[in-house]
Amino acid sequence: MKKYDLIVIGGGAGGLTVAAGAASLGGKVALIEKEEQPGGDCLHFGCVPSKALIEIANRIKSARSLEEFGVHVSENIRMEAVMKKVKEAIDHIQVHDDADRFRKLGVDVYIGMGAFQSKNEVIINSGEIIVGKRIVISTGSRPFVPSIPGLKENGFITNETIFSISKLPKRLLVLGGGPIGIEMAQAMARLGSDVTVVERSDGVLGKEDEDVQQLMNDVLSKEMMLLYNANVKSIESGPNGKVVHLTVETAEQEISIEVDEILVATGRTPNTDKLQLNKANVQTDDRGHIKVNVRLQTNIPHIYAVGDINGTLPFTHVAGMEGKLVVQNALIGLRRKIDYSNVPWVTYTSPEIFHLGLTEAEAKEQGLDYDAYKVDLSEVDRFVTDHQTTGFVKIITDKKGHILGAHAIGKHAGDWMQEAVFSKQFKKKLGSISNVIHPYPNHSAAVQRTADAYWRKKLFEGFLPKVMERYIRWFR
Ligand SMILES: Cc1cc2nc3c(=O)[nH]c(=O)nc-3n(C[C@H](O)[C@H](O)[C@H](O)COP(=O)(O)OP(=O)(O)OC[C@H]3O[C@@H](n4cnc5c(N)ncnc54)[C@H](O)[C@@H]3O)c2cc1C
Ligand SMILES: NC(=O)c1ccc[n+]([C@@H]2O[C@H](COP(=O)([O-])OP(=O)(O)OC[C@H]3O[C@@H](n4cnc5c(N)ncnc54)[C@H](O)[C@@H]3O)[C@@H](O)[C@H]2O)c1
Repeated sequence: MKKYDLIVIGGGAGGLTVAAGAASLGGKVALIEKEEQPGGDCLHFGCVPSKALIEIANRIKSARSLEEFGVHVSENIRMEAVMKKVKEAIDHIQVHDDADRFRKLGVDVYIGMGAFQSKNEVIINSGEIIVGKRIVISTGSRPFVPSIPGLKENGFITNETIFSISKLPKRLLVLGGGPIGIEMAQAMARLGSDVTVVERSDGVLGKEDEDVQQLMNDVLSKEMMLLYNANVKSIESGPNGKVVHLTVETAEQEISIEVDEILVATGRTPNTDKLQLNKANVQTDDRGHIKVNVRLQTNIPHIYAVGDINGTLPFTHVAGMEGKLVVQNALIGLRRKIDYSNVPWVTYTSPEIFHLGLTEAEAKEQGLDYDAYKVDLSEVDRFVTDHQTTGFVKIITDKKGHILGAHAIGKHAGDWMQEAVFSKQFKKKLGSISNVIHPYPNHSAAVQRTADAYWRKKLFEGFLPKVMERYIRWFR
């Protein structure tokens, strides 16, 4: 049996970070991946294809908006060409995650399904057994499919199949108004589908600040039908498509919608079921996520879990950050603790949504003494010249000006709000951004404007104005 310092089960964002990091430090590393090629959900069915599709959809929408300048665009979208372009992005990035690249880094790559045989042994495809001093589980998650009568029988798509469709569904029902549902709903609507989003709660993007949710509701409802507090009862086959029967709190009667395709985006389920965790006594929570401590160790100290599988924050950059920490703890023996307090995320709708730290509701719930500063993008010149003034920046600080939360909606907000992450992470006060020189007229001036709002409040409220008034009188 081959012996390793570290065995990694699952070659996605988390697992690849661990494998590359551990091998570059000289560890003897094995990586087990069940698919032909590593890369995981993000590369094959997640971030990469979704962002590529969103970009094409946005370009098509922009092109269609050029009518007023005399530019006319055909209504017919060649979906095969769209998906070919999406695939090009995957193939380009695949090179970086390629099994052979990892072999060159010194990692033994096993293509097959990994499962525990004991606390230190992992069996691949029910055959070869390898031994690891430390083991990292990074097997990710897959779509959660609710058990709705008629759903399976009548067929549906998920993020695992949407990027291989060859025909644009004329009428699409998106089940679930989380980030996956909303990013895809908007992209498909912009490509030309007639989209209905069915969300069981009272709004889309439930993890966002309330102001963000409200504005996104307004933006999205111009492009698609949004049904809230909605509950799909059953699905059946109709003469011209799939008929979805549902109840909506506001309507007294059950309503039925006929569509050509259903995209299920109702959350995720962790890939723990095939791991034979019982053979290593690794514990999971009631949803199947692997329980970890702040050092990302499971209840079995030499077994770690990173990425979607631990259910903390299901993002690629979090899986990467956790992977780096595990390399230090598992291979070098450090005892680093994970800190999620400065993790931002971005929802790639149009306009983009940026999220960092506490929402205003969370600050209230925690009983914090906070201030909120909000600047509308119509006050920022670059958004005016871009004709893209829908959006705002909202920054929540403690009374000393330290950032507790930062939220934005706006064109490319995910890029220009990075300044807020830097400030929060390095404990700079919001006011300090005011003194950073921003080239005119850039988008991140929106953050500077919000910092200016902080100073305005400081200068015009409290004791400072009185002191200044006296000083100026004396100086005269
Ligand atoms: C549509 C969509 C869009 C997204 N967009 C973004 C985004 O824009 N930004 C962002 O930060 N996040 C995004 N995410 C989330 C992101 O994709 C995940 O958080 C990330 O992929 C998690 O990485 P991971 O390493 O935990 O899992 P994965 O990347 O899924 O990797 C797990 C790997 O383990 C393998 N595996 C599973 N079981 C076994 C086994 N028993 N043996 C061997 N191998 C196994 C799988 O084949 C897979 O390769 C998106 C997700 C989706 C679905
Ligand atoms: N841009 C990004 O970073 C990005 C993009 C996509 C996904 N992701 C990650 O993937 C994770 C999963 O995304 P998701 O959108 O699948 O999950 P989610 O859990 O965030 O959202 C699922 C939504 O579906 C609704 N829902 C659940 N069951 C339902 C039902 N039967 N009928 C109607 N609505 C139902 C929920 O109320 C919720 O609003 C996210 O939390 C995020 O971390 C990130």
